[in-house]
Amino acid sequence: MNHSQPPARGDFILEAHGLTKEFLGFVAVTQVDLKVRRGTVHALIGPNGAGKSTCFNLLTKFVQPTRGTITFDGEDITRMPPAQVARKGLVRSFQISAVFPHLSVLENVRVALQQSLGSSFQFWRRVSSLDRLNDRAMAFLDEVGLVDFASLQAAELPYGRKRALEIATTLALDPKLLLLDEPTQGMGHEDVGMVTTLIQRVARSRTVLIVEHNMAVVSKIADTITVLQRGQVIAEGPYAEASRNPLVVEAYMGSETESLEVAHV
Ligand SMILES: Nc1ncnc2c1ncn2[C@@H]1O[C@H](COP(=O)(O)OP(=O)(O)OP(=O)(O)O)[C@@H](O)[C@H]1O
Repeated sequence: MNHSQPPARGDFILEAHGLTKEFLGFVAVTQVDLKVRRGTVHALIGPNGAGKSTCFNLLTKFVQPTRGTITFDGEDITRMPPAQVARKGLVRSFQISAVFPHLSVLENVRVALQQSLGSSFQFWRRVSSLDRLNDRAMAFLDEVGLVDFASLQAAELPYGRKRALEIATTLALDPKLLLLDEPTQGMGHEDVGMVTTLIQRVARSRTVLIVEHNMAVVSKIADTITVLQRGQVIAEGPYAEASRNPLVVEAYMGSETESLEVAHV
């Protein structure tokens, strides 16, 4: 894949209109409109069961919408299979970038790079070309802070660093839009901070759509948030604005109110 010279196709790289998903009569997502602006971090948030995962799966084509349309980089992808949209540059972390536990950290990124180069990899077979491949892989490791871990077996990485490696292998696939599904899930405080910083760094030159429960993380990294409740969009805008929307405050009443307040500090 080579997305180094994408054609300019408007401000929004991803657009969904009237996205609806029904499961056996139960409507999980209703009439969702969403626009992800190029060069921004866009977060999809909402209380438990709001429809975030369903929405994410719809946008990455893992789930087919009952109604609605999805446009990626100017092209209608509504009926396209997930592998095809991934090749077009809409790449979900962990989608086609599985981490191989018995390979080294560097080898894992190299495999992703070779996958991304596809048939053109034949041209990389000469030793000097393999060196260049290693250099490129090291550059991705550098971006996610894993240079010192390059020769370690992936299985031996601490949990938070594994997530960093998953992100590095995804970056090696040269995504036009990087999709992250709860990247800090199950992490302790220290790892959350590390992964937050890492996402901020990779987002400097990329567009990111993220589903994330941790509001402190969202408040730090998101340019725009879309808040879902019962499958519908109840607010959208910059975090500081949308998170203070009375509908959003009400939606988060109870267990998560605290985290929303903490994130305002
Ligand atoms: N395959 C399915 N079949 C039936 N109902 C489903 C299916 N997937 C999701 N749902 C329902 O759709 C609603 C939205 O679920 P979804 O997982 O998208 O929400 P969420 O916001 O990601 O929740 P959480 O924060 O708890 O992960 C829920 O009521 C869920 O039970």
